[in-house]
Amino acid sequence: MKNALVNLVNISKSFDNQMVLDDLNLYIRENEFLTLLGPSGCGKTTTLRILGGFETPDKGQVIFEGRDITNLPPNKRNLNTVFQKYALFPHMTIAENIAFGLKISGKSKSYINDKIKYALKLVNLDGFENRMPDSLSGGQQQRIAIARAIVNEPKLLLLDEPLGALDLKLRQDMQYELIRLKNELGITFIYVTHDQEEALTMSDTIVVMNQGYIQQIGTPESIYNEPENAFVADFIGDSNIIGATMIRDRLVEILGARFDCVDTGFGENKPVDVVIRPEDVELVSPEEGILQGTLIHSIFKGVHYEMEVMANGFEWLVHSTKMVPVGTKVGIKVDPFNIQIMKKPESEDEEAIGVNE
Ligand SMILES: Nc1ncnc2c1ncn2[C@@H]1O[C@H](COP(=O)(O)OP(=O)(O)OP(=O)(O)O)[C@@H](O)[C@H]1O
Repeated sequence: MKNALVNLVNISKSFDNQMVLDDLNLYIRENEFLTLLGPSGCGKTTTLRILGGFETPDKGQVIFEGRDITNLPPNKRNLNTVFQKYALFPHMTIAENIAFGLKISGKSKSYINDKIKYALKLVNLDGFENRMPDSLSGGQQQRIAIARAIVNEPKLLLLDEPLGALDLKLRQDMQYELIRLKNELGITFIYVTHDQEEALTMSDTIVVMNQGYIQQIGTPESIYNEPENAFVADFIGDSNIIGATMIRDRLVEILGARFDCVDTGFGENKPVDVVIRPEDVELVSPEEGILQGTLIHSIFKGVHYEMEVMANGFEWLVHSTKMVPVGTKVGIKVDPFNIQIMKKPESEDEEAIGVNE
């Protein structure tokens, strides 16, 4: 694949006869921030560990800059890994922690000192050289772990839920720092998380995984706005996922009412699933609505109200900046561009398999 820094080719991996990854293919471009996103147990960490050399696949190859590195140990790969737990050496100072890998590779003292200064500056912790790890906050320790990884100038940085142990505010600050670092350093980041908001914030490319299969690969915008199946739609953000019938091109029947849409090519009178994001549901007067319903629940969330509207037997999730009292009769309208049509999976198996390209 052109411009690919890493290719995972037909990777399969089982543990105790349980298939964890099944014929996974993925390419990662140079200077890309790629996130593996999915629920617990879907195989994200196993994929990362295979990339890092901590796990060997049963089948398939890891190609790095055109070279097969499937059987190379981690320290022979031009990459570094940062795990969720900070894993700093507790008896070493911050400077010694950062210097560890460089000392092993025999770098000179002045080179190492320069690198320590440079790395501490990059992670906004100038002057921390002589501190001990246990005198640092969780967020600071994780920054040191990142500093320790980047002084080795890897081509690829693997990050396994590195912000998972931090509280929300710190996590958000660190997300911006990681994006800045990636842009400054020009290295490729592969990031594992089960937090969809984190993935949407940070990534150039998101790989949504479920049960060992890739469900969809795309930019945050395309994954959010054009989910390819109900799993992706449900996993990424809140959504209304409703069984519907495609009457013909650009016309879909949802809960007995006909909505204009923009999708074509699903055939006539075919069962489909539609996804409508809560912020795309317009509440209007009952006469103006395509569907009529009653507001049954509303809570204020700061920027918007999170509401539920019961209409034709379905509880619609609605985000609106307008206050509407509970019990109000409302109409529902949706802009045709905001109705996303998805092919209905024919079986449970197909639902799990998705688009592993
Ligand atoms: N060394 C191992 N031995 C046995 N089973 C394993 C091993 N490593 C992973 N597994 C199993 O493989 C499956 C996938 O695990 P993996 O850690 O890749 O998932 P994950 O998507 O990263 O989940 P999480 O977000 O919880 O870390 C899980 O069912 C896990 O129990």
